[in-house]
Amino acid sequence: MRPFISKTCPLIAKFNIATFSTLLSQASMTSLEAAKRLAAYQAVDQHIKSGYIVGIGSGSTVIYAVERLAQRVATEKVVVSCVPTSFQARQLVVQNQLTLTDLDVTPNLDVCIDGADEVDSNLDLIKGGGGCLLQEKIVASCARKLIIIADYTKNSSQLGEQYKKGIPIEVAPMAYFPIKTRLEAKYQGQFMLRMAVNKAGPVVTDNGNFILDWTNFDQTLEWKNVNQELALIPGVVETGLFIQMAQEAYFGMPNGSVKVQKRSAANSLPFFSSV
Ligand SMILES: O=C[C@H](O)[C@H](O)[C@H](O)COP(=O)(O)O
Repeated sequence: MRPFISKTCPLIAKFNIATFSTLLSQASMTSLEAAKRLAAYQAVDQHIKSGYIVGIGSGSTVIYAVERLAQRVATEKVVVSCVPTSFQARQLVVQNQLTLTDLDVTPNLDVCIDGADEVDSNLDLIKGGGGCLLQEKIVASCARKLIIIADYTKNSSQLGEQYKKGIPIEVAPMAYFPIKTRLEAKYQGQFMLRMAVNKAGPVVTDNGNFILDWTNFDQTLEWKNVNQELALIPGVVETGLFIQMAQEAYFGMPNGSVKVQKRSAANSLPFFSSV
């Protein structure tokens, strides 16, 4: 198909070429990527205002949130400063020429926008599929609001229903084996040391730690208690269980709509408390 190009009106020509390339890029996107982008764009439009300090989460969905934020900075002259949650997030902020800050300079964030591996009906989350859980949880705990962006495959009624890669637990390297042994004696399931791809040995996080992925767990566990139990084990640095932290989740749906799930105020932990 040849795009219509007007010789008499350069504006029409420009519009048609721009519209055509947008349509082309949307058509070539998978429905999953389109769903991530829908959710990210809507969340950024609804939750980020000029003057905000914004936590930038990690993962593939957050790429679209940063893309939208950069568009708003360019077109609406929105002024924001961004606190990244990983090396990847920092790169995204820098590459999109957004203002970079950190928790030393700006410890109180207005909002944190992040992805998730699974979201249950209480808005409790599994995070850390990309290994970035520790800094994500720290940054989210400094924000007034944690807003989750995801595609429709992340929307579950209970944790473990759809996401089968397990609950990540970040551990100090010297402690991984005793922790694994102890947890396998206590809980149903396996605690697998996450191995690197294209590198011999385990995945090493941005913080120099290892990750145990807890698979085949009992989905009916009381996650708030489990999270507290895990956090008390010497050598456990952080878990990928984000309990009572997220206020809203935006799910991009296959039909092009966005489903918004909200937490009631009664079911929220106080600011700066994540366990
Ligand atoms: O460690 C990774 C983070 O917790 C991500 O936010 C999570 O894995 C979701 O990533 P994605 O948006 O790529 O599904």
